[in-house]
Amino acid sequence: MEKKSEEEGNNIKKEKIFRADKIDLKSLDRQLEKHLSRVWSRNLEVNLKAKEEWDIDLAKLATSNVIARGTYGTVYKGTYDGQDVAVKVLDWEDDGNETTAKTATNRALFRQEVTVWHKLNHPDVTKFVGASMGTTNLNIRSADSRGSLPQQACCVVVEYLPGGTLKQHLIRHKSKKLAFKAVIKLALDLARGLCYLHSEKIVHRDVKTENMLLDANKNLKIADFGVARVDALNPKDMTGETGTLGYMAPEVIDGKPYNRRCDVYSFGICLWEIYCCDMPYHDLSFVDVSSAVVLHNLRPDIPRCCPTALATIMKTCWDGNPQKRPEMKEVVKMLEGIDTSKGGGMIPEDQSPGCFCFTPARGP
Ligand SMILES: Nc1ncnc2c1ncn2[C@@H]1O[C@H](COP(=O)(O)OP(=O)(O)OP(=O)(O)O)[C@@H](O)[C@H]1O
Repeated sequence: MEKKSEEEGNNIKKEKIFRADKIDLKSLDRQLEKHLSRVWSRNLEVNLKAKEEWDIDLAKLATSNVIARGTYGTVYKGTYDGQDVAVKVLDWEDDGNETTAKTATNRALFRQEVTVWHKLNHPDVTKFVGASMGTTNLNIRSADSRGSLPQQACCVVVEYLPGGTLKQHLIRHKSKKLAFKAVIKLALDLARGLCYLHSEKIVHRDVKTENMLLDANKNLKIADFGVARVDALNPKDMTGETGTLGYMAPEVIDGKPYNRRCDVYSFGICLWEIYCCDMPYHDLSFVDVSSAVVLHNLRPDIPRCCPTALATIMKTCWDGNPQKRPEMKEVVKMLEGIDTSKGGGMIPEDQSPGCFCFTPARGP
């Protein structure tokens, strides 16, 4: 009897080994993929149905012309409840290659962005009006819209800022330059906006003049929270190349852990740009800039005509050592202490004596 059950046991074992050999891994993979896809879809449905504090009533929103087209979406001008607004519609599915999982990730990141943004309230931060995880009821009347929107498109609605980007403003003043008072005003707006974000434990991570918008009175407002993150308590939790090369702190380029001080570095570059109405490193390649910033401490040349107090702020902000960079609240104080009554702006190119230390055209 015992012998028989031992034999049976051996047969079962053999059978198990035999079956394990025969497992069709490809079919299991397919099943797993199907299952994951079902889970993602279910999550998407839940996402679509869930009402958030920032959920907007799309029936009250009317869009008109396209303001800009980006990689992931289109920005329209519009009105919401009578207020002029900018509507950013994100249509990740456009290239037809996005997987369900990728779309779900994008939607989760979008949710994270608007959740951060809708709580913010500061004169130097673009005012958030609302957002929607769907665009089914969105009425796009613009002649240049691309027709119907993909099912998973999301949209974010913010106050409309008619003054364009800070970068465009600086380009317009490339040859005439900005009055010193205007330089300090813009710098203070940006510094105060960043100081506020940092006080809310938010690191913007993509501080650059293209991401700053101007209102009708040339007041600057921080925009684009696409990559903003809640400041990690442990800097090791925040790594990864984020931002735009010329503005990126060496520790970010180098893939090292970083914190809010990466915004202080980028602010230093913006300050130089505002003062000079020019672009840093425009004659260098991507690779040259990355290695020179990290390895050789490359920074923009500060023109001789730049008042020492302002030059000192630029230099401390873009210090290679994040610990030596000031907090944004200290930067605000330093800027507030600058006397703007005696001029100090850059001397325009067409006036002599000009600043002979800056671009090659004005060089020695
Ligand atoms: N609130 C606004 N008011 C007026 N114009 C805006 C507003 N927001 C954006 N724009 C315009 O739309 C353009 C694109 O804005 P968007 O936020 O999509 O910037 P982006 O840097 O191209 O996007 P991303 O970095 O997320 O790909 C801006 O450069 C600006 O001209």
